[in-house]
Amino acid sequence: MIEIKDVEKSFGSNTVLKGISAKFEAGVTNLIIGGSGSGKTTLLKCMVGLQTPEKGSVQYDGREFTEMNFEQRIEVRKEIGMLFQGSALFDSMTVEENIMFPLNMFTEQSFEEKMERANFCLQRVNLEGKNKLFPAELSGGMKKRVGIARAIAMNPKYLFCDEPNSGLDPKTSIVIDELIKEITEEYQTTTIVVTHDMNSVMGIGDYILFLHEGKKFWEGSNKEIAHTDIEELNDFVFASRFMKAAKKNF
Ligand SMILES: Nc1ncnc2c1ncn2[C@@H]1O[C@H](COP(=O)(O)OP(=O)(O)OP(=O)(O)O)[C@@H](O)[C@H]1O
Repeated sequence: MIEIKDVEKSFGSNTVLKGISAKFEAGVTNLIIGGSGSGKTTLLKCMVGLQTPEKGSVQYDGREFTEMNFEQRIEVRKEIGMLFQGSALFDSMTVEENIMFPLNMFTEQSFEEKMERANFCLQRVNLEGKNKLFPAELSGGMKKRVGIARAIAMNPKYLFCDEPNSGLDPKTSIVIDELIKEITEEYQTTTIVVTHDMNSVMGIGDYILFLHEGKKFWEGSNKEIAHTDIEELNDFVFASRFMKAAKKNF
C-alpha cells in the first residue's frame, strides 16, 4: 500500500499540488485522473522521487520515502516497476535485452537466470518468442507489452504506469488495461495508473483519484463515478454528448 498525506508541490509561484492525500491499496488498480495540467504527472513524480514535494508524506507500506537517504531510496526503487509514457524502450536493444536491463542493473543473477526471467515475463505479456526483435519492429501495443514485461522483471511490489494507453487504438488499449489489472491481482502489486482514458476509468478503475487544479476533488470507484453530481468530474468523465447520453444507462 502507498499512502500519501498532504502533498504540496510548487514550481516558483505556481502551486501545482495543493495538499493531496490518498491511499493506494495493493491488489487493486488505482487510477489518477484529471484534466491537462491538473498535476497528475507531478504527483506521480513526487511519489517515485523524481520531484521533491515541499510538504507532505509518501509512505511505502509504512516506510516514509521523503525522509530516506539516497541508498534507502535505491532499495525502494528496486521494488518499483515503471511503465513510461511512450514505452521508453531502448531502440538499440532487442526485446530480451530491454527486459533484462533492470536485472543487469540491480541484481547479481547469472545470464541464464536473467534469460529465464525475461522469457517468463515475455510469456506473461503474450509475446513469447519475440526475444530477438528490436523496438522498431514492434507495433505500439507490442511495445507497451514489452514495457510491461520490463516493468515486472524485478517482480515489483509497486507498479506505476504513466498514460499506458497513449497512442493505442481502443481495442488494444483494453488489452493493455486488462493485462495491467490481471498482473495487479495476480502479484498483488500496488498499481497506480495515470490516465486520460475513459475506457480505463470505467473498465479497470477500482479506485479513482480525481485531481482538479491541483486539488483532490473526488475519490471513489468506477461504479460510483457514474452516480456523482460533481460538475467538474462529470464534465471531465462524461465530456462528449455521447458519453452524457450513455451515463444514463450506467
Ligand atoms: N518541471 C516543471 N517546471 C515548471 N512547471 C512544471 C514542471 N512540471 C510541471 N509543471 C507545471 O505543473 C502543472 C501540472 O503539470 P503536470 O504535468 O503534473 O500535469 P498533468 O495533469 O500530468 O497534465 P497532462 O495531462 O497534460 O500531462 C502544469 O502547470 C505544468 O506547467
